[in-house]
Amino acid sequence: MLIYFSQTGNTQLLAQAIKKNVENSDIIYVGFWTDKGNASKEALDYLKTLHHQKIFLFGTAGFGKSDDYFKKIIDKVKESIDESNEVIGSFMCQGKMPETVLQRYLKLKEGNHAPDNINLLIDNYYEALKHPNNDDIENLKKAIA
Ligand SMILES: Cc1cc2nc3c(=O)[nH]c(=O)nc-3n(C[C@H](O)[C@H](O)[C@H](O)COP(=O)(O)O)c2cc1C
Repeated sequence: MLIYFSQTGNTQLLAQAIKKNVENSDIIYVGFWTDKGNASKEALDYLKTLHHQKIFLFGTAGFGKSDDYFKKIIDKVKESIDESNEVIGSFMCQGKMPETVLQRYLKLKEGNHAPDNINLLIDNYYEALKHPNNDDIENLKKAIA
């Protein structure tokens, strides 16, 4: 079974790419977008309803480049999963963010209170625009194979 939560289409893109691969599986593939370092509330609410299931988590996040960061998110999501379930695997990649995020960064940069890492944030915004890409999709397919 495949279920996903996607606000702007990134996670949906991943879900559609693996739809055929996960047909008739007894594993529940749960896709989520990242909100405040965790899965979105809707995804967490759904995960909390699961018991005695095999779960594969896949998600997209605006920030990336670090497996550590992705691991932290997955660990956070797991806190909402009952121990009777088994998380058999997980996958995360970056996902583009709305342009309002860039506008916010640019405003911050112009002002007097710009964070030290503002240029990194802006670079990350442009990097995220390229995701999910074909490599991400291939990597997800490998992760579920
Ligand atoms: C309200 C909001 C909060 C977000 N919080 C985070 C966050 O804490 N960490 C992160 O890496 N990305 C964050 N993002 C970026 C999204 O997780 C990212 O763009 C994701 O790919 C969106 O997936 P979707 O297109 O499936 O909705 C946030 C986006 C929004 C709109």
